[in-house]
Amino acid sequence: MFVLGWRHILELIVLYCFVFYLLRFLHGTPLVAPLNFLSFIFIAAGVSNFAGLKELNFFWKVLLAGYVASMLIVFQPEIRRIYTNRAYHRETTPVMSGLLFHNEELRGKLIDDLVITCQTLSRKKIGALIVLERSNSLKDFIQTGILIDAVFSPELAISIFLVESPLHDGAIILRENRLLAAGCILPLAEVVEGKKLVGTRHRAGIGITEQTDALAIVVSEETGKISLAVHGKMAWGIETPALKKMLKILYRKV
Ligand SMILES: Nc1ncnc2c1ncn2[C@@H]1O[C@H](COP(=O)(O)OP(=O)(O)OP(=O)(O)O)[C@@H](O)[C@H]1O
Repeated sequence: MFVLGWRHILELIVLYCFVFYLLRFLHGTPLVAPLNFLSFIFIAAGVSNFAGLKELNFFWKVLLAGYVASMLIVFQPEIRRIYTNRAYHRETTPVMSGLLFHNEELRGKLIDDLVITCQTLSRKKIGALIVLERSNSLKDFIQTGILIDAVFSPELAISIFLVESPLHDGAIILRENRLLAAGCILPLAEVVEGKKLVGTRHRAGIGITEQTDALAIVVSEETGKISLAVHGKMAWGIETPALKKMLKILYRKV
């Protein structure tokens, strides 16, 4: 008969702490869901081992090995980023420290300015990609562009996206009402739900929201349509009143 000894208790505590800190470390990354499933296989393997079900235990072990191997292949880019500390940041941004838009007036003004910017860009069919930082730091993406760190204004943003501007390619990144950088390179979404032919500007807009909790506004150069991405999903072709409403709801502390 199986007797629960202090060694088992110690092992369980160590295992619990390991899983707890691993999940906390990976919180906010796409690796959390597969890791939950991995924990399930792990527990199932443990139970069948204790129950002495050798064949079932073998099955779970094979499944576990196969699942880990496929995770390493499928999530290679995410794992590399975590190891090189490139994307899923724990550092405190103004949003995390509760400072983002402690001033409601500032938030309202920025949202109005963003809507004016998009309206103008859309009317003139100037392509644009505007990323709004929330809890996850976008430091590493900011570093791919040219640092600006100026107060956001429609005039500044529009002049950046004019085709003649050397900074018009890539994204601008905002933190609160400051335009931190322009010409930033973002990760591209590989799969876009419900659409086959999606250009790189829109893919980059979706991509950054898959990997972080940022918001991305895209203005299409081809159609002038405005779209808003959050959590890897895109609201396509929205009118400016809808954009304003969505920003009022989404661009706040998360
Ligand atoms: N990885 C990236 N990060 C940021 N911006 C990018 C990235 N890749 C492409 N872009 C931007 O997208 C532009 C090309 O857009 P493209 O026409 O391929 O996309 P689109 O989604 O069809 O947009 P549009 O409707 O405006 O044509 C580039 O000039 C560049 O500014």
